[in-house]
Amino acid sequence: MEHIMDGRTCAEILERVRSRRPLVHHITNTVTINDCANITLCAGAAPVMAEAPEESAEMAAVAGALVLNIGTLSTAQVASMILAGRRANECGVPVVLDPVGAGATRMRTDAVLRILQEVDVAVLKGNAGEIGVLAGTGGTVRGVDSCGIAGDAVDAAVACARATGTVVSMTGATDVVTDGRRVLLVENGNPMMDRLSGTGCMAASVTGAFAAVEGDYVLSSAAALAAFGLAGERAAVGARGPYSFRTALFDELFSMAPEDLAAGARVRARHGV
Ligand SMILES: Nc1ncnc2c1ncn2[C@@H]1O[C@H](COP(=O)(O)OP(=O)(O)O)[C@@H](O)[C@H]1O
Ligand SMILES: Cc1ncsc1CCOP(=O)(O)O
Ligand SMILES: [Mg+2]
Repeated sequence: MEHIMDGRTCAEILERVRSRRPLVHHITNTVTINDCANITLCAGAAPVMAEAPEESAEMAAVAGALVLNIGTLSTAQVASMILAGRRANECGVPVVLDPVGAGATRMRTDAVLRILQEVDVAVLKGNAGEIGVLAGTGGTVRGVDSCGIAGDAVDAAVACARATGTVVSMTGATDVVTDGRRVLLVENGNPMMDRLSGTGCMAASVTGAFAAVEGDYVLSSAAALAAFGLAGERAAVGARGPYSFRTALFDELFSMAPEDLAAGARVRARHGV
C-alpha cells in the first residue's frame, strides 16, 4: 500500500470540491432524483439531471463527473446512458455507475453488463448483493436491497474490480473500496442510513462529486463515503426517525468543515489481497 488514506487526505478532497464546485451530470432514477440533486449541492458540487438522448452526450462533455443510476431504467434511458458515457470517456470525464437492483431482474443485470462493456466506468458503486452478482461470486438482491453476498465481502469486491476494470465501491456497515490491488475500508456511517430510500443513490452522487476533483478513484471514493457516512453519524444524533434523520443528513453534509472530516473520517487500509 503506497498510499495511506488519512482524514487529512479526505479533507483535502472535500476542500477541492467546495472550491471548484464541479458539475455532476446525473442520469438517474425517478425515486431519489431530488435527493441526489440536493446531496450534490450539500457536498459543494453542482448537480444537473439530463437524460434525453438529444442532450445527454453534450451535457456529459462539460461535466466534472457523470453518474449513471439504473434505479428506474428503461431501454431508452440505458441507450442515453451509453451515449453520455462514451462522450464522457472521450472528454476524460469520470463515470460513476450505480447498478441499482442488479441481480433482482435479468433486465437490470444485462443493462449493467452492457454499460460496462460500452463505457469505461471509473467507479462501480453498489451494495454487497449487487457487487456479488456482478463479481460472479454470488450475491442476492431483492428489489433494490442487498440480501447478502456469498463468501468474503472483500474478496468479492476485489474480484469484481479485477473482472470489470473499475474501482469498486461496495457499501454497507463497512464500505469496501478497491481497484483490485489496494483495499480501503470505510467505517463511517450509521444504521439509520439503511432505513431511508436513497442513501445508496446519494452515496453515488457524492462519489461523483469527489471523483471530479481527485483522479485516484480509490481515494476519491473512500473520501466521499467517509464524508457521507460522517454526515450520517452526526445526523443520527437527535433524529426521531428516518425523516428527521433525512433532513439532518443534508444539513450535516452541508455544514461539514474539512477539519471535521479530517478528525472524523475512519478509513483504514487492508493489506494482503
Ligand atoms: N448498517 C450500516 N451502518 C453504517 N452505515 C451504513 C449501514 N448501512 C448502510 N450504510 C451507509 O449507507 C449508504 C448506503 O449504503 P447501502 O445501504 O449499502 O446502499 P443501497 O441503498 O444501495 O443498498 C452508504 O454510505 C453506507 O456506508
Ligand atoms: C426504491 C427504489 N426503486 C427503484 S430505485 C429506488 C431507490 C433506491 O435507492 P437506494 O438504493 O439508494 O436506497
Ligand atoms: Mg437503500
